[in-house]
Amino acid sequence: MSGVTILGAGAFGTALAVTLAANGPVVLWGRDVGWAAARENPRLPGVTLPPGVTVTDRLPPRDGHPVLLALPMQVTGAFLRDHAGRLDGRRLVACSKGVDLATLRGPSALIERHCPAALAAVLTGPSFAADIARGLPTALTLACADANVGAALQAQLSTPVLRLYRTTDVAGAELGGALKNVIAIAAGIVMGAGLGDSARAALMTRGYAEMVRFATRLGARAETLAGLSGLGDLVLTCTSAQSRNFRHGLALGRGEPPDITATVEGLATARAVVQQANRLALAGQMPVTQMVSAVTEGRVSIAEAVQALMTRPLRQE
Ligand SMILES: NC(=O)C1=CN([C@@H]2O[C@H](COP(=O)(O)OP(=O)(O)OC[C@H]3O[C@@H](n4cnc5c(N)ncnc54)[C@H](O)[C@@H]3O)[C@@H](O)[C@H]2O)C=CC1
Ligand SMILES: O=C(CO)COP(=O)(O)O
Repeated sequence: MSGVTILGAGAFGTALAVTLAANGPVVLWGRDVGWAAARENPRLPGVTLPPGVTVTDRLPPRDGHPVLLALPMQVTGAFLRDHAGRLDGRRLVACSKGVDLATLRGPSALIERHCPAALAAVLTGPSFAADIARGLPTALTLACADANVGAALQAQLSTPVLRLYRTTDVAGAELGGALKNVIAIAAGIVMGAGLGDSARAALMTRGYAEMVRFATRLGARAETLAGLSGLGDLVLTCTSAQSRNFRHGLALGRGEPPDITATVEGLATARAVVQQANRLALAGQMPVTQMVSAVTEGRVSIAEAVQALMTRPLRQE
């Protein structure tokens, strides 16, 4: 029985705690866990925490267990910086999906920056917290540059209903999870605006081309983008209203106010990716991402974005 610590008691951290309790004791830390006595997190309604999960608002002391970081992307850098003394030198598994707007880096680079002696890994792929928590079968990617550490984490974090595949391509895995959220907002906009299933398929495919273009420029392997953490998660998030990124786009497309309390990682990530694309001289090659950034920041209307995408010079696929 090997234990894990999960930092971040939102929907995803809580869902991971529920499934990982099958393998051993889980400590779930959150900054606001007033719900702990009820054993049900309002962010994951209808799910009762199993007895093997200890919920706390006191950061657990250092031990040999892996630490899963399940915080929103834009607060992860500050959290790592503030708690480096407790986290450095340990196995840290980033579970957030996004690009940090302050540094234009993904979670593994933030770990490297603030906790240079840590062993960084990434857990990502197609999975809604509610599905994992209900024990529905799910397959994810565990990425770690150190193949031996990755294999050990793969074994420790797989459960009878959570099947992990492993890769050493950390950049590919984390960029797939980050970039698909941007495309999911676009897919939601398309569906909300009534532009049709054909338009969504076109957008997902051309969005995927952008994901591969951007990630490979940053050293990712194209085949990683074709796996669970890229294409798999893109398909899930662009086709399900369970996705907060998709729902955000849906509201925009319908002309309704989006839920501004939800964690919608694609918003900041779109801005960060546009900035990074400019630095990488990829500016003209990320049109969907650029339009998501422009529409969500209110710089162009949906109609203008559609026209801009449809009237680009014709090119080879
Ligand atoms: N919900 C899902 O289905 C999945 C989520 N993820 C990823 O997991 C990450 C977290 O998402 P969720 O848990 O869904 O979000 P959530 O919105 O359910 O929860 C976010 C949690 O972070 C806490 N938090 C915010 N700022 C904080 C800070 N400065 N310090 C400490 N805690 C802070 C909040 O109190 C809240 O409990 C995101 O990057 C998301 O993309 C990944 C896969 C599935
Ligand atoms: O990453 C997810 C599914 O794999 C969750 O999607 P949302 O963050 O859009 O809800």
